[in-house]
Amino acid sequence: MDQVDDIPELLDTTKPEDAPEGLSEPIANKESAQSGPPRTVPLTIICGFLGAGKSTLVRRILTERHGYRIAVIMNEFGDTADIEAKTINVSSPDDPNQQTEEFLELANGCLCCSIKDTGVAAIEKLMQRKGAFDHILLETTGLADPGPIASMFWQNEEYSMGLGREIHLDGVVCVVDAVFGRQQMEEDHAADGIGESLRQIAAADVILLNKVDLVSPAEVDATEEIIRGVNPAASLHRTVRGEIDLKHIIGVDAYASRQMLHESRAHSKSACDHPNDHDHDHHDHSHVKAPTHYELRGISSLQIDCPKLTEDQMEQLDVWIRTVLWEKQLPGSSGAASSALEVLRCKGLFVTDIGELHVLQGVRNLYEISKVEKAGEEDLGLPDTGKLVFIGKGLNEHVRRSLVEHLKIA
Ligand SMILES: Nc1nc2c(ncn2[C@@H]2O[C@H](COP(=O)(O)OP(=O)(O)OP(=O)(O)O)[C@@H](O)[C@H]2O)c(=O)[nH]1
Repeated sequence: MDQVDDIPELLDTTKPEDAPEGLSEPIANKESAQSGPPRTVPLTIICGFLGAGKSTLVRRILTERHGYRIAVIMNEFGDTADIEAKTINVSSPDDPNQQTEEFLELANGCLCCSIKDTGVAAIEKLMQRKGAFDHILLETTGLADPGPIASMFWQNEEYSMGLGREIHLDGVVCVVDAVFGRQQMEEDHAADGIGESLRQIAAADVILLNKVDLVSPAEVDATEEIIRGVNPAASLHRTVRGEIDLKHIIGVDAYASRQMLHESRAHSKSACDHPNDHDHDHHDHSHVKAPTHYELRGISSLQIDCPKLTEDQMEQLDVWIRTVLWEKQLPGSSGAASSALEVLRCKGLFVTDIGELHVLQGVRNLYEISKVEKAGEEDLGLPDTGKLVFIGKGLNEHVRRSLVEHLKIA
């Protein structure tokens, strides 16, 4: 079968009647309840160190009955041959001049697509099957830096005129190896300063610290501390063989403004309610206190608390961020302090003196500051102070001082 026309009907995609109770609501059901224009399909990027457990996670998603209809784009099917599936399209696999796509229709309603070319071409092909899935997972290779991929799918004008009309970036999930992750991070290096394993962590919205069954709780804690230092803004879960409720990695809407508020509340949790159960602990470990400034092998992170801001200060904040991200300059600082500056990811939450809440999201030099609208009667429960998190290069005390002086905050 080598023609697109030959593709058989895909599976019925509603949640299986015998799906176990207690599963989080599949995306399809959530969306069908909403009226209005058709929504774009969310896309999640899965990255992670070589051998960390990406394929294991993906294999679970493709085989378990979870009620979600997910299209998974893998670099190669590899050892997924054991997956109960029907191949629905193979195009010239023996001809190296032709790109090869292969689609597998899985028993649980998911769709699997193998790529050997760039992700975008595969996604364009995949979108021809629109309606057969509610979510796209893009698995990257172990050495890939997800940053450029994420920025392509987020806020890219050229892209937004094409594929961006149909899909949007939901989040970046990074799988970290609990056995070798710490060593990989500590030994990571690259000619341009930041190695790939640290870039992957920097770009992540959700981090799975996997294989925690193979190391001592103390080792897991030590690795977690480093991850938290590098990326204080991501949610972190400990996993064994990628076992995690999919609601933590799918449909997280990491780039939406309200989500940032929820994350901020989760991060302010200070206590752990199961201190002795760290072996098979799958919950969010964002309570591990992150340092305000952290440096490791060329990468740095910086957290700055912000008091309530006036309208003028909000405008100045926009000017400051634009100058830092677009011109790579620190307002009010010498060129020397600015020269090493590179922001890979930034997130922020700001409270104004008239009770508004604004959220900053940034990937590399792209950013957006948006006001969080109240949804219905829900009380936003405004935090007292705001926070800004930067991850990248050269993020040190000069950066903090520049912002504080520019906004005239104490
Ligand atoms: N004990 C244990 N083994 C695991 C766990 N997760 C994955 N593995 C094993 O670790 C090995 C590597 O897992 P993969 O899922 O292939 O890792 P990957 O990230 O896809 O690897 P690459 O594609 O090479 O980057 C496999 O043998 C898995 O069975 C875990 O939580 N615990």
